[in-house]
Amino acid sequence: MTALDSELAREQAYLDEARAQLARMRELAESLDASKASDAVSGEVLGWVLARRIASLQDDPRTTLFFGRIDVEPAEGPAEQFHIGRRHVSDEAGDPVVVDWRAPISTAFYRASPTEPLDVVRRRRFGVDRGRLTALEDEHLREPDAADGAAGSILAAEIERPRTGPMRDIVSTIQPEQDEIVRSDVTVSVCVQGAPGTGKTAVGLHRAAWLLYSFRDRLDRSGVLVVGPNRAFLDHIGAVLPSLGEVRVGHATIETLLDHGRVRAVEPADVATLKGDARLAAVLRRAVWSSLVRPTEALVVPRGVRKRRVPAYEVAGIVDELAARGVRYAAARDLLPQRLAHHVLLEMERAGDAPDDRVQDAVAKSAAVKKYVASIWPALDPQAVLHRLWSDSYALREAAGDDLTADEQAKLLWDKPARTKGAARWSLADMALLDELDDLLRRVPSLGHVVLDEAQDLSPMQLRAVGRRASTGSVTVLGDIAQGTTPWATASWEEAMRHLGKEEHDLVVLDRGFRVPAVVIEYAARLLPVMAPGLGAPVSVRDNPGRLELRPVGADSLAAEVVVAAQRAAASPGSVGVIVPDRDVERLSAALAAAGVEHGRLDLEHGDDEDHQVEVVPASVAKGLEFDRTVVVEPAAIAAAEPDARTGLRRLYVVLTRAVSELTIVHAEPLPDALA
Ligand SMILES: Nc1ncnc2c1ncn2[C@@H]1O[C@H](COP(=O)(O)OP(=O)(O)OP(=O)(O)O)[C@@H](O)[C@H]1O
Repeated sequence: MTALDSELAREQAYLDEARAQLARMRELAESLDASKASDAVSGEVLGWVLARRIASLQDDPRTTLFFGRIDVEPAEGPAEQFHIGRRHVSDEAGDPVVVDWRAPISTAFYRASPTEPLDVVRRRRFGVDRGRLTALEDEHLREPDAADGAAGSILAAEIERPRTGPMRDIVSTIQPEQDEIVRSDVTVSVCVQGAPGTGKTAVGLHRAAWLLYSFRDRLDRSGVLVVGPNRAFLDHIGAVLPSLGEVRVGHATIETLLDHGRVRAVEPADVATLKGDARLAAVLRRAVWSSLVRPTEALVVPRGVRKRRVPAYEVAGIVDELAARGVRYAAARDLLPQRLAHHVLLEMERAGDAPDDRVQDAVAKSAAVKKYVASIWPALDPQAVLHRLWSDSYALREAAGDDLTADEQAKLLWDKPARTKGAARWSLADMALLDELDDLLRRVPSLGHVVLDEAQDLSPMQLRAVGRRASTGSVTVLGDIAQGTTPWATASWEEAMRHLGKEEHDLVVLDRGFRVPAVVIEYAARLLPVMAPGLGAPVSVRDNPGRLELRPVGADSLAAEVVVAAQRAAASPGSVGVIVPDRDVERLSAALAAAGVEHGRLDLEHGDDEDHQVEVVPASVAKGLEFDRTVVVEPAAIAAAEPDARTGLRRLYVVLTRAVSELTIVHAEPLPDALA
């Protein structure tokens, strides 16, 4: 037995002991009896807490309880060892056997470096296979030859481990620059610009888990939300937080978040871009507040045989005061009846009556006051306001002020106005405007934290909509300007963060590439100078350079060659993505089926599952996904499907950067010049 073997055996024994301690903790929790609580309600709450605790103490035999260890030798105090894992385990005495990766002590595991050892003398990482320790890798941080920032073989093995199904967590190998983002304080909004595969999504999800652990009470109440581009993407990432023990995080797409009606219209890019412009916020604000009608007649309230009056100028004063208070339109309207009733009361007192609060209530609820309020402060709903703006050129001109040119107004008006708001054919861009209106009427409640992925694709109005859901909380914004594929994609993070209402933020650039191997990233990076000048390619951290193969073929044999490439890619374990121009999905899927290549088909609504090794992926759905090996079909057609050349090349860049190990390009048309 080598020294390494015996060390591994010792660690395995420690793991067995940790498992026994976890079982003990679980048995203890199971033995507690919720029915002993003092009353039924506390019993129910206690029962619920216990059930959650027992569930959290389940041992998953497929993983280990720890993936790393640090040996710490502080200048003062005793030397100690800590095993780091996905959850905390303690012994009978309450001493830690395994510490949670999110606990403050674990920071050193992720951040210690030879230049800043943080009292760590040794960092150990474990290789794991089906719940057993199979390898260990030690870094001695005080030794002069310890390299800074090197990607060890366990990191490489972790990345290259064949994948099927959804994305995995990266707790065992979070890198120092990633850890700094993960552990940013709950009050700090962070914006991460990172090239493909630099771990943005992984970092955002781990940040959510860390925040929930570190600020549990606060965030349990206010909530944490992850926003991603589409359902397929959410399916891809959906297992990460549950695997970290966090099931309380909501996941949404922009469509599900801004669900103010059915999207039934697709509009030209220039109209959608204009509707997404931040100037629309001022237009909508004006449309809402200009609904107020200057009172010209007194409020008259019959009380018995008398009539009480509040003169118009006095009502105007009340209205002005409410409108100036910064309260939302509908919320201020709710206050108006009591304000008016109060003035009626004052008038009664002046006349010698002695009315009490009940009289004020009765007046506020009277038909006369209701009718009067409706005449000067009309009730609004978002759909009615937007329906009017898009149908009525006069209303739009009034609301537009100096913010929109006549041409722009003409562009926004419907050619054939819907007769009623119910019949309106709303577009996706309208949803963000309806959300803005909703918030102008009544404040949309804020969550504690929002993680926004692929943020570069959102319009200013969509960013505002996400931002208002974090108005009193913070955000983690993840994206890559070079992967912006919407006509309204953001060109600057400063600007995007301003639309989100987070001018104060930390901007971090991630540039070490984990997913994409060197030959593939270098090839894809040829597109950068053309479609995102100024942005650099990531530097691949992987020793394995990967494999890139170009297969020019005749147009007649394209489908057959795609089948061959897919079969070859599927010959070894791991996921395969056949990424094709959207128009070719049917045809190529049929060719694969005819050749007996079993596969799934992704679309915006359906993500990868564990049922299929091979997935056919429309180019428009590939963003954010990854596969061990990809076959990319007809790059020129993928680029040509977009409305302009720049967006086409950006789409292609996204598609070319989905591979973890191998990229095969099959094409009959010449490749775009930028790739040649
Ligand atoms: N520290 C790490 N250890 C192990 N794997 C990592 C690490 N960081 C990132 N990865 C892996 O690299 C891959 C890419 O990560 P991720 O999807 O988060 O990148 P991204 O920056 O969001 O990419 P894209 O912009 O292409 O969507 C994932 O498989 C992720 O698990």
